[in-house]
Amino acid sequence: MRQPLIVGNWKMHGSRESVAELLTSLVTGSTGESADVAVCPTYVHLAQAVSLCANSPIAVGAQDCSHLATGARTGEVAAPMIADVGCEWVILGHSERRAYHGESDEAIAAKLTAAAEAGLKPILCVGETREEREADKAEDVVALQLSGALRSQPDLKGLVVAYEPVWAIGTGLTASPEQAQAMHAFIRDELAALGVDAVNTRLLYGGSVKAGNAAELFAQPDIDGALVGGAALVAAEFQAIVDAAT
Ligand SMILES: O=C[C@H](O)COP(=O)(O)O
Repeated sequence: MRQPLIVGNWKMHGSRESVAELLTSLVTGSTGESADVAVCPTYVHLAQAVSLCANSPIAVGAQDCSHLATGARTGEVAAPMIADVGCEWVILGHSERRAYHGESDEAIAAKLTAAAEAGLKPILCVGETREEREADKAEDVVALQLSGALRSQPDLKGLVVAYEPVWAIGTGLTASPEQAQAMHAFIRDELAALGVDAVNTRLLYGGSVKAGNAAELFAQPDIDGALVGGAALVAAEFQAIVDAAT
């Protein structure tokens, strides 16, 4: 039995004031739901978020980490630092990092290793662009992303994979439940072929998830929750998505 998981990726949004408001609402409104819940603010808001979520069921994660060890690496944040401030999760390989920072599957594999060594649970993001889907290459792209990141380390503790079709992120376009289910089933098969404990690995869907479409996505047998962007910045909307998963 895979416990549902809902993760809010706040991307590059937030101020001390908005973080306090949003988390106070979420912590107050949380009803001890049977889904696991996490929020991933920017690095600069992690410690504040950990403090606000203390003694609540909401965990905190980062949106990235360095593959490098602590040291003279200006601008980097090492995985053990993220664990040290009280984070449980880290998102890796998000398409925005692949696109804007040129992150390769090799770099993402190294970040997965660093995260695991620091005791963080990684959320590995994969997904195809619109052009790749239209060229009927979606499965090939996702298979390469999975094998590039995991073939040398199939036994990462707490691994979660998020399928996020790039064409559905922040666009209001959502993969249909059937499209999402088909890709999730494919991902589960690919994970098994790589030697990952696929049956027990949670697979999240991401891409314009909202309160209004969450339930039909979560009804699919291989969709175990969501990685939520824009809707995670509105407490009532995010809580409704959590409620849809429970
Ligand atoms: O990490 C979250 C995804 O990029 C989805 O973002 P979105 O819900 O704003 O489409």
